[in-house]
Amino acid sequence: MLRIAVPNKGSLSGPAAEMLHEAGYQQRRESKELRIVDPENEVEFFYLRPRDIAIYVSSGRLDIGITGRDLLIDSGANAEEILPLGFARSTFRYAAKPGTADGVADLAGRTVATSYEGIVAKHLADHGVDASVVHLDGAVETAIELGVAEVIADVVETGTSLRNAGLEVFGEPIMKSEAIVIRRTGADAEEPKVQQFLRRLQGVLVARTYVMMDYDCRVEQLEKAVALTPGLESPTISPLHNEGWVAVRAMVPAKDAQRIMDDLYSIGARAILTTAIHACRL
Ligand SMILES: Nc1ncnc2c1ncn2[C@@H]1O[C@H](COP(=O)(O)OP(=O)(O)OP(=O)(O)O)[C@@H](O)[C@H]1O
Ligand SMILES: O=P(O)(O)OC[C@H]1O[C@H](OP(=O)(O)OP(=O)(O)O)[C@H](O)[C@@H]1O
Ligand SMILES: [Mg+2]
Repeated sequence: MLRIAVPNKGSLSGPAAEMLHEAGYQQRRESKELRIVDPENEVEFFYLRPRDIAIYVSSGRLDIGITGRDLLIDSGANAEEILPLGFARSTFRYAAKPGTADGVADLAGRTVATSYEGIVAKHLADHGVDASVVHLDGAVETAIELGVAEVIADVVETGTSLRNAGLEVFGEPIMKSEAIVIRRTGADAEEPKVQQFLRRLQGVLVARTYVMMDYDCRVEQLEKAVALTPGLESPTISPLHNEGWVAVRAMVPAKDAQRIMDDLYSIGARAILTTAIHACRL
């Protein structure tokens, strides 16, 4: 039975459960459940604090986990990223009252408040900057107003929390994060159950980012049309009853679908349809 750690709270928990559900796995029915077994898929899910997941996975007691890239790096645990999942995207940045600092070099001798001490201490050390780091559990933006620190380092998504606190980011982003799948560093990469789990999640990612496109076009335009819709391997071309015409079928990135439909139309393609992909294995 594959043992998988899933975030039980916070920004990662809802989207992680949704993705697992879309991948065909049973998920807990109420938020107090700590573990569930999905016998049909031979998987056991453990609902854990996002911050603790890398530690459990690095111990080898759980096979894989879903967490944030920033949480993995902050933990310093002996675990590695094996698949990015595309949700809970954020950047990790320094921020302060406008005019306080322009870059990491200005932090020497100052105090930085953060919930991610591991990331900040390493970033300061990598830049040879000697600053103090104060650990806070959350609502870090308030630390400056209350005089606990002059600078914060925190997760930024829309920037609303910083604006509300009258703060501005400065310097280069410290890192970019998103939800990821992790396993113990050096664990068997070929383990079939792990591979099957990853294929299912990849199927969800593809189904979310691609659509299927079908259209008819004249044989003379086929090369141009195929250049617009190269598909993943290569498009399927089928003959039509009308000689001189073919039907083409290919997967295209959902975000480009409208532009591709316009371009196909302008080279003479007709009956252009897109349909959603619900699941797939590549
Ligand atoms: N506003 C946000 N947008 C996107 N990702 C976020 C946001 N806030 C936190 N994260 C991501 O969520 C993970 C942290 O999860 P965690 O549950 O510890 O904190 P949280 O989502 O802020 O929840 P809470 O503070 O309510 O406990 C990190 O990977 C972080 O990058
Ligand atoms: O850029 P934004 O869209 O505002 O998002 C970023 C904020 O979201 C998270 O806070 P959360 O609400 O989880 O509170 P916390 O600081 O107590 O963790 C994070 O810690 C930032 O404060
Ligand atoms: Mg938070």
